[in-house]
Amino acid sequence: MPTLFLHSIKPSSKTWFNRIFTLTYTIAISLLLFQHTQNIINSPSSISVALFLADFVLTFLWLTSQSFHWNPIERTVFPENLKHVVNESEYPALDVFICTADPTKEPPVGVVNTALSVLAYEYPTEKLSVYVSDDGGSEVTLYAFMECAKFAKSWIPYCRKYGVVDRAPEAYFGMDTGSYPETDEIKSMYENMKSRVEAVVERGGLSLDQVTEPEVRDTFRKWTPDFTRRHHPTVIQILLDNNADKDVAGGVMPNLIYVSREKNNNKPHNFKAGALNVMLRVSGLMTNGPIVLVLDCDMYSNDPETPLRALCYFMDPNADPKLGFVQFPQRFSSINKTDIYASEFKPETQILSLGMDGLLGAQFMGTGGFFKRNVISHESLFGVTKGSTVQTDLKRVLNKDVLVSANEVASCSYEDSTKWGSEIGFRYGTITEDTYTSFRLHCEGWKSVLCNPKRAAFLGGSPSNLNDVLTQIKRWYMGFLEIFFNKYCPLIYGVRSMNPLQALCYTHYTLRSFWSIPVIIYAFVPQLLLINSVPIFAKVSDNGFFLYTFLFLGAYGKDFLDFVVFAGGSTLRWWNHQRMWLMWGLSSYPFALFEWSLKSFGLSTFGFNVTSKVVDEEQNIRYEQGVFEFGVESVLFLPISVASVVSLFSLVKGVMDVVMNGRLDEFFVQIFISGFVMVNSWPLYEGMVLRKDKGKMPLMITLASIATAVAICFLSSTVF
Ligand SMILES: O=c1ccn([C@@H]2O[C@H](COP(=O)(O)OP(=O)(O)O[C@H]3O[C@H](CO)[C@@H](O)[C@H](O)[C@H]3O)[C@@H](O)[C@H]2O)c(=O)[nH]1
Ligand SMILES: [Mn+2]
Repeated sequence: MPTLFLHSIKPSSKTWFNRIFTLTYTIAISLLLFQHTQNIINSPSSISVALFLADFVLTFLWLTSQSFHWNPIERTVFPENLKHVVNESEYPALDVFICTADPTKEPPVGVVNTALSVLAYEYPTEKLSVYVSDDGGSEVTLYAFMECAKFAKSWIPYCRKYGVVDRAPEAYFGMDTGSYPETDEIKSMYENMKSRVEAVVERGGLSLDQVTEPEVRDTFRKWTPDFTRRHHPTVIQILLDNNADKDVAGGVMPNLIYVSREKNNNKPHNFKAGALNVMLRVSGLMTNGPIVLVLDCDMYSNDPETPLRALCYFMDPNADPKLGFVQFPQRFSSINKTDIYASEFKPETQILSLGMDGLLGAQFMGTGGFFKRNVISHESLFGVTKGSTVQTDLKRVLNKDVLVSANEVASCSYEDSTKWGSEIGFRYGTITEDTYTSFRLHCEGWKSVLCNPKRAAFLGGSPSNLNDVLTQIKRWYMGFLEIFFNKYCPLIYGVRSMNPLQALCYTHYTLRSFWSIPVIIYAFVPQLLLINSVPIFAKVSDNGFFLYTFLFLGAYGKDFLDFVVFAGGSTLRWWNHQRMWLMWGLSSYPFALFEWSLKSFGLSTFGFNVTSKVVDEEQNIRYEQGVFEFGVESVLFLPISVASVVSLFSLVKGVMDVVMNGRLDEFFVQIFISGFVMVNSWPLYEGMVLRKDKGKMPLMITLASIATAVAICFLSSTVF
């Protein structure tokens, strides 16, 4: 019998091109930095220092980012071979964790859809368990999951019988899927369930007589009047039990378990990482699947065979014993055609991740990661710390004793003086627990794999207004700073503990908020000097001009090649991505640095601001049309709109200088930069003056921006 491969790996065809580019570009940058140094020595001024600083930060972040481009690889899996290599009876049990945190921002119907899509996985049902972690401590979410459990009994056999691929009902019924004898009936069951859940959501609670099962009524009694989201006892409810529940066709059902861990006002709960660690322990007691899959509540399965793809790595007889997790890149379902907010995160999820995969492996992206349980939670340690025996019997009855222990391990004080969060489980100390956890695992010598099938394994939602987008990015980059300025700094500790190139990848990500320095300098300094008729760059006729042109075109050209030519993105999406980079650079990044500094000086604390998954119909129509959504008076908009106004002023002034004094040669670069910012600012001008709809820039922000821009321009004339 010929050897059947479960997966293959090949170096990316662009490796050599990348390396040659890196070397050439490095030479050009060195020349530039040399020029800057000479300038500072020959004519020291705040301007020459600022320009040096901007290019120095750009250089540092560019250099660290080259580690992503050094050895990118491409992998393929052959799930069709799996059954010939491993007997289905040997498949490991799979525990899926779905995190939700707030029923008002994360509609329970959406969470239920995610759960249904994985409950219906093409995987031996008796080996599948789904745990819902509800950090919102919401009876509405529990109610939604009772409904989910009932509906699943019809949904799972239906999907299996007809080989449905889209197993999230909302996605399935939202498209033209053809029709089978049961389709109409199932559809109306789904619609009814959805409206019952939505009615309860609307009312913000339910009355006990909506619940018929006596056992579940007892659970709901836990929601006493002093039960709040931040202070409440543990609630665990087994909604589907593999040993007892049968679907409408008589088949076994997967386990479905609702868990809302104990919360106490006076105890840090460590956000999502804390929730996931509770899930690791509760599931460890109940089903103890050797493989765990982590999902965000909005990341539904888009391919029922995804676990088999992950098994192609885990079950490979020649698998690397150090393999810790398999990551499926985040992909998104509701992005508009040109992706105006760059929500696809194409560079991170589809370009840079291939580069890390060629080193030690992709980073964990918070969702879509299949972990080996013993790698993430060190079972032996778990047993040792609390003396509880971890059982490996998969067919365990979910009995009363197990429930008592489960309540114990979900309590706030359980982790006191244990290594949970520091050495075991998902790691604490940052709000971007995903990157940090994989960084620590890579430091410990574990490896990971990126599984990037053509058809997305999971699809999630993304924010559909600019304020949410900027806030989300700000949160990530605050979390990244927490990772960098920490005992396990990627640049100091990381470089010593793992492949240094991989550590530089983490360094790059965690320091990206410093991009705000060059972006802010280039968005204001050349413009303000143009307004004051001070040339600061090489003349078009100088040699230095050629260097600037090469660096600019090289950077943008390489980015374009990676995004459009190699990764198959559209030109408009590429353009919008570079535009968002400027906006992040003016807003999310500096605010991340600022708020992180406040926190470091003990002046404030920050939490995990959950991204809203609620779809506002009116807003959505504008989003679909590719129109920017401002709408709220957010200070995050201010630096962007101020920059857009300053560039407008400076361009006008620059053109006047050219027309009246013929100074094109010396002002060309500054005029070009102002023009470039203006072209990128088009949505802002529209939002500030041309639009009348609800999503336009609020008048307050517009006026404040214009006033600030005017003030800055006047001030600059006193300085220069
Ligand atoms: O205290 C908390 C806060 C959040 N969550 C859950 O965490 C997930 C991610 O939250 P979301 O608001 O959607 O944040 P995003 O910025 O979209 O999340 C990205 O970034 C996070 C790290 O900042 C990762 O955890 C996520 O997986 C990744 O998708 C959601 O399912 C939440 O319900 C909790 O369970 N408990
Ligand atoms: Mn999210």
